[in-house]
Order: sequence, then structure tokens, then C-alpha cells
Amino acid sequence: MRVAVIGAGSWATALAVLLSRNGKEVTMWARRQQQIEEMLEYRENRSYLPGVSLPPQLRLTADLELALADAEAVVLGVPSHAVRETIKRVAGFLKPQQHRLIVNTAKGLEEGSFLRLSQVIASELPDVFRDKIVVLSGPSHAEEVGREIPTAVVAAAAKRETAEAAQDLFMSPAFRVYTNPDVVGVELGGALKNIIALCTGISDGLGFGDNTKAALMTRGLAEIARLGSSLGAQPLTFAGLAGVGDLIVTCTSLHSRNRRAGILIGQGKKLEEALAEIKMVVEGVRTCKVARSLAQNLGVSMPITEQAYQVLFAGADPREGVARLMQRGKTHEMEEVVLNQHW
Ligand SMILES: NC(=O)C1=CN([C@@H]2O[C@H](COP(=O)(O)OP(=O)(O)OC[C@H]3O[C@@H](n4cnc5c(N)ncnc54)[C@H](O)[C@@H]3O)[C@@H](O)[C@H]2O)C=CC1
Ligand SMILES: O=C(CO)COP(=O)(O)O
Repeated sequence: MRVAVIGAGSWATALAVLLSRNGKEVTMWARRQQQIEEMLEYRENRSYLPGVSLPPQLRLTADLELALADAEAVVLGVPSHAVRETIKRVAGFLKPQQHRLIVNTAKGLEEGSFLRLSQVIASELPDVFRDKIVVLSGPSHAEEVGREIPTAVVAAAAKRETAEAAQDLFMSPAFRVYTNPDVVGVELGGALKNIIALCTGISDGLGFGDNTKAALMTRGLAEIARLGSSLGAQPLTFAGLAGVGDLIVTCTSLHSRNRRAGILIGQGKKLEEALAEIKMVVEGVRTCKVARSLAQNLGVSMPITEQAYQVLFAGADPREGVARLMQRGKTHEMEEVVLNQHW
């Protein structure tokens, strides 16, 4: 299968390399010609994925039409805020008979519309492409995928054959792909865990310990599942790779951009300073804003997200944010379930 990978950041590059190693004919598109020249010169994406060689057969271009010309699968690897403008441009070159798979790999929610990214993509494409949209998510840092470190992810689509087509495309000895019909849950798990990763980073930056991290991750998962379920996700999806799996990797890995940004904020840096230092996209920042508004609109309780919002956007002291979480009114661990069933 011929594949166009749209974007040339760390994740797009790792996936383009993986697909090339899988024997696919891959063309990777970057919007800046200068980045293409750098990658052509060094056969390496030194800015976003240093140390990983680009296979000789991987084609590189800044010409979007050329990238899509003979592709059958399109893999979108741009950050969430760029998904709409990018798919709008891509749409102009898509042909229903030829382009059989549209895979989104970004993790986020659209600001303003509150849409999941597969919904953003669907809204910009003719209806004939609806069943071809797949979401790829799960615990998968580019730095490790680029080095063929064993990784397992999820491909979610409304139609089983579509998810299986993505499974066949990406599956390799070091990259295992499961399918899941719960597109809503898989997308929300991937987007919302970034907020919690920022928080565990902040906790680490403040010098708190493993207990704090475990508490944030577990209670973070509870609020992810609460918002997710209220938006139509299957609760069990959050116990899978796109839920707790991605939460674990992002909250504990030093590769995580979200966690690293959080550490800097916990150490006293302003949000802008932290983002400038990380250089790559820190999706949890935008997602925090969107998730907080969504939770407020739906009447869903998300206390950790609320404190993250206060710290990121309202100038709250992170230490006070932690204190407010610890000293909230008393509650039951599984209020919705246990209170209805036993008490
Ligand atoms: N890096 C990782 O390990 C993983 C990242 N992701 C997701 O993939 C998405 C991309 O993340 P990364 O590759 O880490 O980001 P990155 O910061 O490494 O690269 C972002 C790339 O997008 C380009 N870009 C920025 N604005 C653009 C625009 N308006 N139009 C076109 N291109 C634009 C940048 O020039 C850069 O090449 C995010 O949603 C992230 O959550 C998902 C799984 C793993
Ligand atoms: O989603 C990711 C890993 O699965 C990437 O997380 P970060 O953006 O925090 O690095």
C-alpha cells in the first residue's frame, strides 16, 4: 500500500519510518521546504526525532499534491490545532476510489467547537470518506517507536474493516495494533490523559512523590472516564491501551512533552516559558481548556482538570492547587456505581 504521511514532527516521522520499514511506499510531507532539505541532507529529522535514520526509500516533499498523488492511505500527523486547516487542504486532492484510509494520529480536541478530531476530519470531507476514517492511539512515544521498542496501540473506527485495514498497515514485530469500535472512547482517552500528564509533571516539579502521582493518575482516570462516558464512550475502553495504557506512559515517561512541561511549571516556570523550552507541541494545554468547558457544560465533575486550568490559565499557585484537591469535600471513590448498587 502507498501511504502519504502528512506532517513531519516527531510522531509523523516515527510513523513514516515504521511504515517504510514495513515495506510500504511512503511519502512524508512537511509544510516547510527548509525542513525537507534538512531531512534530505542528513536522512534524519534532527529537529524532531534525532538519532533515527530515515530509510532510503522514504520519500520527502513539501508539495502536498505530490504527496497525495498516488497514495491509498493518508496518515495525519500534525498537531490537533492544525488538523482542520490541514485536512481542508488535503481534501482538495482526495479521490474516493483511490484514498481508502484516512488515519488520524493527533491527540486533542478542537477549541471552540469541542469536536473530537475524527469529527473535525469528517466535517471537512465528503460523506463518502466517513467510513474510511480511523483513529490511531495508545501508549507510543515517537522516540521509542523510532527505535523499534515493542509498543502496542489501538486502531478505532466505526467500521470493523476500516480498523482492520489500519491494523494491517501499521502492524509490525515491534508495533502491535489492536482494533476497537469505540472511536469516542479511544479519542477521548488519548486527548484527556495529556491534562493528567501535565499534572503529574507539576507534582514531580513540586517535589511530591510516587503516592501523589498514583493518586493523580487514578483519580485522573476516574474523571476521564466520567467525561468520556457522558459523551458516549464505553467505560471499559478507559481500562485499555488508549485509556490507562496511554495515561501510564505519558505520566511516567521522560519522553512525554506534557509531563516535561508540567515539571517545569511545578519548578516555578511560567506556562509560556515551559512551552518555549519544550519546543514540541504540548497538547494538554489546549485540551485542558476545552475539557474544562465541556465538563462545565455537561455538569461533569473534573476536579483535577479544574485545578490544572487554574494553574495554567488563571495564575494559581500549583502548590495551592494540590492543597485544594486534597481538601475538597469528602467523597466516595466510586460514587456513581457503589452508591446506586449497595448503599
Ligand atoms: N510525539 C509522540 O510521541 C506522539 C505524539 N502524538 C500526537 O501527535 C501529534 C503531533 O505531535 P508531535 O509529532 O509530537 O509534535 P511535534 O511538535 O514533534 O511536531 C509537530 C509538527 O507539526 C508541524 N506543524 C505545526 N503547526 C502546523 C500547521 N499549522 N500545519 C502543518 N504542520 C504544522 C510542526 O512544524 C512540526 O513539524 C500531537 O497531537 C500528539 O499528541 C501521538 C502519539 C505519540
Ligand atoms: O501521546 C503520547 C504518547 O502516547 C505522547 O505524549 P506527549 O505528547 O506527552 O509526549
